[in-house]
Amino acid sequence: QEEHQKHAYQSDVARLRKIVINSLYSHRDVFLREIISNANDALEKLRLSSLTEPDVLTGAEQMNITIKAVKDGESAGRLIITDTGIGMTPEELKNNLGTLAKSGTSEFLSRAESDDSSGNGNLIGAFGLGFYSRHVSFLCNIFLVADRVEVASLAARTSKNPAPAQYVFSSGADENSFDIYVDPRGNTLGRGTEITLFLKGDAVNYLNEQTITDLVNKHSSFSTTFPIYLASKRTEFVLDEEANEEPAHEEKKSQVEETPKADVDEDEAVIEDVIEKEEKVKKSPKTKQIQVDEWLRLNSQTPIWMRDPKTVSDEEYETFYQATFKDYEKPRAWTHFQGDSGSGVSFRAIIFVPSRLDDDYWQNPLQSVTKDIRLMVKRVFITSDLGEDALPKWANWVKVVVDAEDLPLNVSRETLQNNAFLKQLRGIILRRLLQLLARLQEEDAEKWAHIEETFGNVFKLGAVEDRKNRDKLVNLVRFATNQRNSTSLDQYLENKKQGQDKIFYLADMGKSAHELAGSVFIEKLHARGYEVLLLSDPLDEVFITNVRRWKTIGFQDVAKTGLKFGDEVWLSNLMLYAETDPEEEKAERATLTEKFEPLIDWLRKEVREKGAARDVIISNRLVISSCAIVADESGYTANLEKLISSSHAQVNHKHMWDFAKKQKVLEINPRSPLIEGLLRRIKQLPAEGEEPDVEAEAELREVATVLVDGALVRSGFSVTDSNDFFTLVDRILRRSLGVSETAPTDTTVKPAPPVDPELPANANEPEPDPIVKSGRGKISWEVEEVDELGNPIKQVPVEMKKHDEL
Ligand SMILES: Nc1ncnc2c1ncn2[C@@H]1O[C@H](COP(=O)(O)OP(=O)(O)OP(=O)(O)O)[C@@H](O)[C@H]1O
Repeated sequence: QEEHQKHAYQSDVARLRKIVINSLYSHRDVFLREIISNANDALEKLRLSSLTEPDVLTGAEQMNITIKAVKDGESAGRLIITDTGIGMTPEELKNNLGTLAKSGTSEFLSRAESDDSSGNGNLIGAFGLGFYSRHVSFLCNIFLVADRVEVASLAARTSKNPAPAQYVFSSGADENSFDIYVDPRGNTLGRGTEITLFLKGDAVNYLNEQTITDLVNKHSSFSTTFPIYLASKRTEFVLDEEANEEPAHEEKKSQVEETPKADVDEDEAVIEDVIEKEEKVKKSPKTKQIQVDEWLRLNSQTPIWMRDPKTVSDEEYETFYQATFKDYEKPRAWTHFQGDSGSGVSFRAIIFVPSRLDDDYWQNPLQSVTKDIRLMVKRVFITSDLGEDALPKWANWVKVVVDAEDLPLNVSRETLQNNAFLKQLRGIILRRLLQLLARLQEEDAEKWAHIEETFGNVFKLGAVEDRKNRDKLVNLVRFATNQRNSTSLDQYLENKKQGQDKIFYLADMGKSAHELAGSVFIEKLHARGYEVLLLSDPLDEVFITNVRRWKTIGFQDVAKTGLKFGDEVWLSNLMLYAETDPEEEKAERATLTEKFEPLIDWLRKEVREKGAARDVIISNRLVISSCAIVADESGYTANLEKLISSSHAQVNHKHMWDFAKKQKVLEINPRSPLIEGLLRRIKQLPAEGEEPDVEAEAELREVATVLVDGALVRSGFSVTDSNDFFTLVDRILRRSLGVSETAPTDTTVKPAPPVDPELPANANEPEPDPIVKSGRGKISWEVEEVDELGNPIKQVPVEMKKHDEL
C-alpha cells in the first residue's frame, strides 16, 4: 500500500482547468518550453550539488535533455521528455506536482472570474499572459495537450538518500486525484526525470519531428546550455544483399565492353573510358532504404550572449528573454555588451527591461530582492541569487545575464560577496541600464512612452533612494504641467522666466493633471504665463522633498505662502513685493488694506474660532476665485496632510501634527464681487455699542462658514466638520427654495427584525463555490425567508412607502 498512493489535488483544480483551457488554448505550444525550462533547472541544481557532493553524478554519465515522439497504439501517441537532472523523490513528486495552482491562486481565480465580463472565461485580455505563468504550474499547461501524464523520476544519490528508487507520478487531465507508485520497470533512468505525455487527439502534431524542432528553436534553443537531443529516424541507403546476388565484377565487365569507342585522341579516350567505367561500377550494386535511429542535437547554437550583437535578431533576443526569465511577455528593451571589469575579469552581458513590473512590486518596493541576475562563468550557470545588495531596490526588476570568463566555479555566497568583480557588477549594470534608458528616451518616443508609464514612479523612487545615480534618474522623470503634458526638469528650466528662481509645483495626490490645472493656486501663475509642475502621485511630494533642488534651483510649492514670481520689487516698509510699479502698488495696497480692514478683522475672528486658519490676508495670487486657504511655510499643504494622515505619522508626532495643521492663511481676492458683497454686509452691521442685529449676524456667519469651507475644499483640504457643513448647505438651499428651514424630515424607518437565535445550518461547512454563492437562486431564497418569518413589512409607514414608490 505504501508503494502505491492516491492523493487528491487541492480544491481549486476544476476552476483552474476551466480558466486555463479557455485562456491558454491558443498558446498551448508553451507546454514544451515549460518542461524544458524545468529540466534545465533540474540539471543546474544537479551540477551545483555536484560541486559539494560528487556522488550525485552517479547513475547517468551525461547531463542532457532528450525528446522522443512515439507513435503507437496507445492514445494518439506519446511525447517523452527526459532529463538527467537532480530528479525527485516520491515526496517531491507529490509536493511539486500535486499542486496545479501556485500560492495565491485561489485569490487570483476569484478576481479573474469576477472580472470576466465576457463570461467566456478567456481572461488573457484582462490579465495578460504574465498572470498565468505565476499561477499555473507546468503540469496544468501539459493538460492542454495531453489526456494523461506520467512523470517517472529517480532522485540523485546523496548522503541523505543513498539508495534512491524510481517512482511514477500519474494523473489524467480530468481527474481530481493523482497516483504515486514505484516504477514497475525498476531504476531505468539512472538518474533524472522522464515525462510522458499521452497526447490528445487534436495534439498529434506535436509528434512531428519538424514541429518539435521548430518549437525548440523558437522557445527553448537558448534557454539551456545543456544539450537537447531529439530522437530521429534517418533514411539510409544500404547494399541490398539479396538483390545483389550476381557478382559485381561480371556486370562491370559487360558494361565496359558495351561502351562504344570514341573517335578521338587515344590518350583522352582512355581517360574517359576509365571514369565512365568507374561510375558505372559504383552505380551498379542494388541498394535499399532503411531507417536508422539517431539523436539530433537541437540547440547547438552558440549562446546568444556570446555572439556578436550584430548577428542576433530581435526575435532571438525576445525568445531568449522569455525562455530564460519565464516571462510570457516580450521584453521592452535590452542592451548587449562585453567589457572588462577593471579587476581583470572580462565578461559579456545582456540587460533586459521587462514590459511590466510584477503585480506585487508596489506592495513593498523597498523589501524586494532581485533574483534575476543570472551569473554564469564560461557559459556555466552559477547563481541567480547575488544577495540583497546586488542592485538598489528601485532597479530590482531588471533582468540580466552575465557571463564572466574567469571566476572560481565553486563560489559560495561569501566568496561571491567578497569578489572584486561582483562588487563592480552592480555599478556596471546600473550604468548600462541608465544609458539604455536615456538612449530610448532620446531616440524612441513610442517605446519610451510605455517605459515611462510602467517605470515612471520607479525612477522617482530611484532618485530618492540612489543618491549616486540621482541626477541620471531625475533626468528620466517627466511631469505634466499647466502648459504641456510632459516635461523633464531640464526642459522646465529652459522655459523659466527672467528672475524666476524657483521651480513651481502643485501637488495633490489622486487628482488628475487637468483638475490641478484648474486649481486656485495656479490661477495667477497660469494667467501670467508661468509653468507649474502638476503632481498627482503620492511619490511626487516625496521626490521633491528629497531632491530639493535641480541645477541649483529649488522648488516652490505654490499652495504655500511665500510665492514669488521673481520679477517683483521688495517694498521693505510694507514688507511685500510689488509686481509692477512699486509706487502705484504701494498706494493700491494701502487703499485695499484700509478698505477691507472691517472684513478681514471680522473674518479673522471667525476662522480662528473654527480653527480653519490662523490669519486672513489680501491675496496676490487669486485671479478668479474669491478665496483660498494657503499653507504657511511651516504648515502642511492639503497633499501633505493627506500623505501624513494615511501613513499614521500623525499618531506618533501628535503635537507637531496639531501645530502644523493650523498653519494656514485665508487669502481673499479683493477684486471678487463676492468678497466686495460680504464687505458691504459686514459694514452694515450695527457698530460696537449699538443694539446687535442677531439675525443678520447669524446669517453672515453662515455665509462665512460656507465661504471658508468652500475655500478649504477648493484648496484641496477637507472641511473641519462635514456634517455641520452639509446641514448648513441644506439650510441655505431651503432658504433659497422658500421651503421651511425648520420643518423636520420624516425619519421613520423599518426596524431590523429581532435577533435570530438560530445559527445558519451550514455554519461549520466549508465555503461554498463562489459561483453558486453569488448565484440568483440563493439570493431569492434569502428574500423568501424574510417573508416567511413575517417581518413587519406592513409596518412600513405609508409616507415612507409613497416615498419609495416615488
Ligand atoms: N524535470 C524536473 N526535474 C526535477 N524537478 C522538477 C522537474 N520539473 C518540475 N520539477 C519540480 O516541480 C516544481 C514545479 O514546477 P512548476 O513549473 O510548476 O513551477 P516552478 O518551476 O517552480 O515555477 P516557474 O515555472 O514559474 O518557475 C519545480 O519547482 C521543481 O521543483
